[in-house]
Amino acid sequence: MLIDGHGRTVDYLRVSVTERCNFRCQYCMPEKPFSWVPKEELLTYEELFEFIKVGIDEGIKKVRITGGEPLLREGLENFVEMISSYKNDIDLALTTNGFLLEHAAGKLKDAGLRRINISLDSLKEDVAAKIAQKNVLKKVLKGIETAHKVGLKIKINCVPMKGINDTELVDILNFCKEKGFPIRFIEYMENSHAKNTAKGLNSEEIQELIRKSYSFQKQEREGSSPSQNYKLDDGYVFGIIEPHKDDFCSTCNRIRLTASGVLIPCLYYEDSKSIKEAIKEGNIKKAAAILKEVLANKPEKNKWSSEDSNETSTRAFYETGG
Ligand SMILES: Nc1nc2c(ncn2[C@@H]2O[C@H](COP(=O)(O)OP(=O)(O)OP(=O)(O)O)[C@@H](O)[C@H]2O)c(=O)[nH]1
Ligand SMILES: C[S@@+](CC[C@H](N)C(=O)[O-])C[C@H]1O[C@@H](n2cnc3c(N)ncnc32)[C@H](O)[C@@H]1O
Ligand code: SF4
Ligand code: SF4
Repeated sequence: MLIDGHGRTVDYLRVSVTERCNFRCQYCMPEKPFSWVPKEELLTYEELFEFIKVGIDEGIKKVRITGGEPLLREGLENFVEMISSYKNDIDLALTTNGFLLEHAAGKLKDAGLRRINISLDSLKEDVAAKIAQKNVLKKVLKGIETAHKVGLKIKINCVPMKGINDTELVDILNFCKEKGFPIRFIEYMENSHAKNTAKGLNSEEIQELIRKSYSFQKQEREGSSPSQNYKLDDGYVFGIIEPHKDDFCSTCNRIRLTASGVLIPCLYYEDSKSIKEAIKEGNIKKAAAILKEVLANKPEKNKWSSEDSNETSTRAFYETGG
């Protein structure tokens, strides 16, 4: 079992397979970064898998593949297959913007993927295009539809932004409710890579907008999920991911691995340690020791929740995978 320096059990590994993306979301990567990590510096799928095996052997029960946009990296289904066939009861999931999903969903399902979380920030073509800085909506909706058809379990993520998509939160919730997909609204996490005019809605503001159409009850916090859930009177449950709340991090169970082999203990901070050399040397003991050292030093909580409402992370979401 993996326990961090604050006594929290860590059983969830998020693996980013690329920092590259085909969208330029205002809250994440509004401009193409000055440079990408060169392809030759990335760990191969086989090398990432070597580390995932170390994690699973030490107590990881849930692996999420993310990015950048993970579907941009060729052969993702082979990577999914490696992980799912190593331990078939692993909770294996993917987070994607959905743009390339129509043609990938079937292959991913066949390879052993079970769950998929898809970003959907608007149901209006022009608003979606404004957020992603690309005409994306039709292809994303097609991707969602296909993933549903092939039997992947779907959750939708939406980042409410002031003056951009805040008028359609109930429409997006209704869309998800009709399809039977849980939705989580995510509070925008201020970071220096996002557009500096980007302003998110906080949990109270999101609830206020939904309350205009529905009454709902706050639910007991479930395990280590970052989502605070709310139940509508008809039983449909939606979530809000509230990183600006002080208690958000107390049940943190996760650690992140980037495509270039960097282990990141917390989404907010720059602290990290590379396992690349250990994996390239085939030194599994050393990789396991680095994992434990990183966990021993895992921060207690982020700074978005501090009194100072101007706290901004310098970590790029597209690098850590969110
Ligand atoms: N601050 C913070 N935000 C997180 C953390 N984990 C997830 N989030 C936010 O929630 C978003 C959605 O996460 P997903 O990639 O869908 O994964 P998940 O919420 O763990 O998904 P489930 O396994 O379905 O519960 C992330 O991109 C982040 O914006 C975390 O540890 N800290
Ligand atoms: C970094 S993306 C990677 C996977 C994929 N490209 C996608 O968009 O789903 C993972 C998640 O991070 C969220 N995200 C990115 N930047 C964020 C920010 N500044 N605040 C809150 N969530 C953010 C996105 O909404 C998405 O749900
Ligand atoms: S949120 Fe996802 S889709 Fe949007 S820019 Fe970031 S990585 Fe790309
Ligand atoms: S902000 Fe850091 S400590 Fe808090 S839940 Fe996320 S990764 Fe864990």
